[in-house]
Amino acid sequence: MQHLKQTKHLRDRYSTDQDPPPKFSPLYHPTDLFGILRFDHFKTHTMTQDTRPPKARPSFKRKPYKPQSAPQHIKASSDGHEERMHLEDVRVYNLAGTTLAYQLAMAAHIVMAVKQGYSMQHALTAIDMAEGARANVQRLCFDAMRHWGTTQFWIDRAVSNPPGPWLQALMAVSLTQLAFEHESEFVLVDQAVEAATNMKPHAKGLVNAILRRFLREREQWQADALTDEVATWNYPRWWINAVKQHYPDDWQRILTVGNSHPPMTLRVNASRGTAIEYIDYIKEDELVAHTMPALSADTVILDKPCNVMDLPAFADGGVSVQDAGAQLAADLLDVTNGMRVLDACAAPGGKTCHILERYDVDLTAIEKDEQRAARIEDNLQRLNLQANIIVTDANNAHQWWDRVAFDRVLLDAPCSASGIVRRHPDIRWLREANDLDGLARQQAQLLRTMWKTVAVGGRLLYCTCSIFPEEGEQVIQAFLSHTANAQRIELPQMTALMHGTGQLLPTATDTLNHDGFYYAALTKTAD
Ligand SMILES: C[S@@+](CC[C@H](N)C(=O)[O-])C[C@H]1O[C@@H](n2cnc3c(N)ncnc32)[C@H](O)[C@@H]1O
Repeated sequence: MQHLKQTKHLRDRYSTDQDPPPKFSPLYHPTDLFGILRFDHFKTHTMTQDTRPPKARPSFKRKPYKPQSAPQHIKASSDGHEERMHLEDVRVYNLAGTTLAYQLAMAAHIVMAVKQGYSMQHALTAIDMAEGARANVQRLCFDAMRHWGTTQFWIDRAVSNPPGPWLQALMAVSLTQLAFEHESEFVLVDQAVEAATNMKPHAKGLVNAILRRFLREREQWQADALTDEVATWNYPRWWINAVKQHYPDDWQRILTVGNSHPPMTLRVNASRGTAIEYIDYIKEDELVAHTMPALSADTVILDKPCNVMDLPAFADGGVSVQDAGAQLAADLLDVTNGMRVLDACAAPGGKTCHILERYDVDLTAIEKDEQRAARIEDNLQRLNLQANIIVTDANNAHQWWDRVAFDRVLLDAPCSASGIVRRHPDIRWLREANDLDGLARQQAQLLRTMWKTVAVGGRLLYCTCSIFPEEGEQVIQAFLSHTANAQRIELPQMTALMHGTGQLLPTATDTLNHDGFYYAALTKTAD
């Protein structure tokens, strides 16, 4: 009885009954791991007023959604002029959105966009498609990225004249399903040929021939793929070599975790209840979940992922979607109420919101990308949290900083995102080896600038979602070697989790399931 009462009480706290119907933010998409719905009332957070003169702060203004600028590194075709896709113009005509043919055709467009350098998340959001098709198109694309090395190897060998990019993408998406996802062979081949007939009628025979040949020679094709490292591991060669070099004993495990399907990991809003209470609460919805106390007290992992929209208490901000490794930041920053906190690279606001859910602090969130910054605001509004959002390059401290030092600074620096490939399987195909040098320079620059804003005795937490030491330990070692007033703080919470200093490698066991991150905490010993 007591238990029921408690559950009822908790359900009331999580209830959406009296709330207005949730409204999608223009920037939100259910596939966005950090996106949450806008919601109007939750709790009131008392914040210290920002006393800076308004002129000193670049204004923050919401803008309607427009696609990001086109990627920098479009690969040229043989004649040197690959036509860049206009994602807004992509359509699949003459096929119903409910058919697999439509979904394969659409997935091929998205895979082709990734080949041109667009992030898959961006392509999925920017391309207009039949709403009912979206979930399956997304699944087809994610699967294709996880097997891209293998399918490219097969296509290169089987087709003497390289097919155009859309056809190649259609073959890759279809071969992935035939080889790895156990789609009905008859339906798959039929629908792939239908998609080709609709988009590139001259090539329907080729698509039919390649897929049927795979079915006849499957064992041989699979054995052949094992002779090639890229086809076996499904990462670019430079990436495989880098992981081998840095983690000679763990490289196969790391690459395997990166190819696995990630769990649906939640962050329970600490101001609303505990992780245990939430697990109890969702039993009524027949959802089973477990905690992950080694990472964060707020972490809950669902045994089976569900549609984010069906997640109890998601709409009214009782829970958010965030990897367990990312949730460590709020602990490692060592915040207490009343502090002045800076989140220097804040969008989409996952860590900002986690800090504010737990602590009553004066938080400044800086983000240089205006479109991404709008998502911080969306998340804060929905959770009824407050922060001072400044849209600017954090390196321009002379413009945005009022010279009042921060007790805590979180620098979640832009990085290769090599630690989160299981959630974004396109990342490996978008990065190039020499990206790491440029990223390390940006990280060092941001670290130097942010260091100026830390109070004496205060703490800066540096983190990246990378597994490459060039973006983690090497950045910190170089900084410590020429910064006399910086001292490293031990992170006992990390001791059992780390590989080397500060490196959290991606792991997928029952008791530890998280992405790859790097964390280092520094304190300022003198001005
Ligand atoms: C790793 S993401 C931050 C994720 C965020 N902390 C969270 O937990 O949701 C890095 C962010 O830094 C932003 N960024 C990169 N360089 C920046 C700069 N110089 N100044 C401000 N923001 C920057 C990027 O646009 C990106 O949104």
